[in-house]
Amino acid sequence: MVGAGLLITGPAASWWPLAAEGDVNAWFAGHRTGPATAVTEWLTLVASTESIIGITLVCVVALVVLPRVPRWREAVFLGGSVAAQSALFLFITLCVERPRPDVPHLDPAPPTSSFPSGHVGASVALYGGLATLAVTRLRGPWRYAAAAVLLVVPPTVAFSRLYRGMHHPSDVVGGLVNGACTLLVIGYALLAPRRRPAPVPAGRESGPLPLARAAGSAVGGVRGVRRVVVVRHPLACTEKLAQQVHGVLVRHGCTDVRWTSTTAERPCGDLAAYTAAGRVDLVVVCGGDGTVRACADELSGSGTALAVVPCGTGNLLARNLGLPVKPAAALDRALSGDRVRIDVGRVSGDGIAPTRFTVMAGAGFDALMVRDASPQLKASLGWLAYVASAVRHLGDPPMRLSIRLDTGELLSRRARMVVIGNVGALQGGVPLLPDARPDSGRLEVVLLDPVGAAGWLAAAAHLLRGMTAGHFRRSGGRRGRVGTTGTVGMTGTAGTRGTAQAAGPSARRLVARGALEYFSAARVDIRFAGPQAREVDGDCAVEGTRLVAEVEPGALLVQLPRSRRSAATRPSRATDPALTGASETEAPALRSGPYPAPRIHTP
Ligand SMILES: Nc1ncnc2c1ncn2[C@@H]1O[C@H](COP(=O)(O)OP(=O)(O)OP(=O)(O)O)[C@@H](O)[C@H]1O
Repeated sequence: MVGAGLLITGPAASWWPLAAEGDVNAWFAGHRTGPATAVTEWLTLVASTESIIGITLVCVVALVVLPRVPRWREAVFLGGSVAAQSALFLFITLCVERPRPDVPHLDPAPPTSSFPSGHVGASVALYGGLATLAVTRLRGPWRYAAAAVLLVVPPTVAFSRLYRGMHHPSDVVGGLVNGACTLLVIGYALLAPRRRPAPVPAGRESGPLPLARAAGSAVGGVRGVRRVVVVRHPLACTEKLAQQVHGVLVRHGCTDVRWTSTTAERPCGDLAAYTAAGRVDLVVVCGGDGTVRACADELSGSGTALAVVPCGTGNLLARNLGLPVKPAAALDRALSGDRVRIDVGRVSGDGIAPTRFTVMAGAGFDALMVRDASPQLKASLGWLAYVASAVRHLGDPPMRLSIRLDTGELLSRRARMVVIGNVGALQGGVPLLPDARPDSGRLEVVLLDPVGAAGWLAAAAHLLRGMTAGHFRRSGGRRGRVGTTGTVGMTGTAGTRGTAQAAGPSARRLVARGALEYFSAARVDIRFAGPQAREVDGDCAVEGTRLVAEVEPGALLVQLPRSRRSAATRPSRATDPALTGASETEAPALRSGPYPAPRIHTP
């Protein structure tokens, strides 16, 4: 670009068509009209420095902060493209000196060189970036219409800069090239699909699955499993996917397979009837977090394992457990892996009959966003439906609440959102609850109470830092590693429960200028001053004034891909007193149940 600028202002200045550029500017200046001048003033405004910075910030913050929405790659892509384009623009204008066109200017002329056009470059980076995200990250045919509207902006800005006498034609071309090249490079680096490594054959260490193997699974995989029940959410799991699931099951030797479909009233279909009849070895859940939650509620405390085929909108449990994103691949890997025990939360409240959750339960902003997301928009837009819903609640007043952690004192707080989590990562690995892990025997709690724009930005920056660092801070200063397929919040060894307990309920953390406050407890009892929207694993519950959640350590058997470090080769914390510091006589109540004893959870 610098070379092109030096050429345009040097030897090539007298060549056609550069030599005719002055005539083009003079033609525009000679054909100005009142309405056209007003329109071009608006067009210039949409690409002004203030507009570009403001719109970029709003989009980046929305992509990062909104619960269930976050897309850090997309946020970095958009913010990075705009920033990189600006840096390049400034560098080029330092190297190339070109006076503005010799016609009356309708805007104040900044002291930068006329080559290239900053307005045009910035509008390509921002509006072109948004169009890229619309086409590549949204669903439904309308995304092309949205992209087309966004892509109209840069050429119209280019026209307005010519009309207003601010740039030569080659300047606006330079701006277009500058913005487009920046988008291409950053888009390729961040958004282009990466080739995945070939699946590792069963029996080898492959995945980032760090939980200890459960009792009764001395041999990995599901050979020997007799009866499988597949619970299928028909709206989330297409016929084609159902066939793929069937194929994967057959490949893994599961021949006695029964299918049951969910309905709005029966979110796990006929699963209860199958389990009551006995002889169910494995339940395969094809759906989102809501369907998994309903099945987990049914299976918790039993010896029947659950395998997740993530095909909902959020699929947060699958993401947190490090399952592949592709549903059939997730099942394939899981069936080649191990059975592990994970915690579930038991939640209740006024109007919420006791039930279990595997991901998060919450109230306030998060619940309102879930409640008001239109099902039609979810079907066509995916996660963006939550953005539309969230925007409506950004200005809602905060809730007044009191919270009791275990048997601790009652704490009074103000918050826009409270989330109690068994796992902690949102989409894109955003660590909403950085200390949460599904085998900790604890629940983590976060209160969000940002004050003004600075508070929102501080919260966003905090979450972004945690995400880009790729590490989760442990309550005792330990760090967990983010797994290669997105496992978050779990370390390569089993159980940090002792660490969390040592910290105790009083171990609370205030970060991001007080916008985020974290707690940890085995039991959380929250009372709201007035009725609040509540949600459990992404399904909304009736408004109410109470939310009580208690952890059930190791209550759910889950079939997961094999861990990077084979569980068979490492000592189990639960069975090795040297690791647990616990004696067999201190075994948890779950051990007396009719299913295999939890191996990683000790009191
Ligand atoms: N056949 C059906 N028709 C309509 N609603 C259904 C049907 N089956 C289940 N549901 C409802 O769907 C919800 C569960 O959906 P699920 O959470 O699995 O998918 P999702 O909302 O797209 O995904 P996620 O929770 O991962 O964002 C429950 O509220 C359940 O009542």
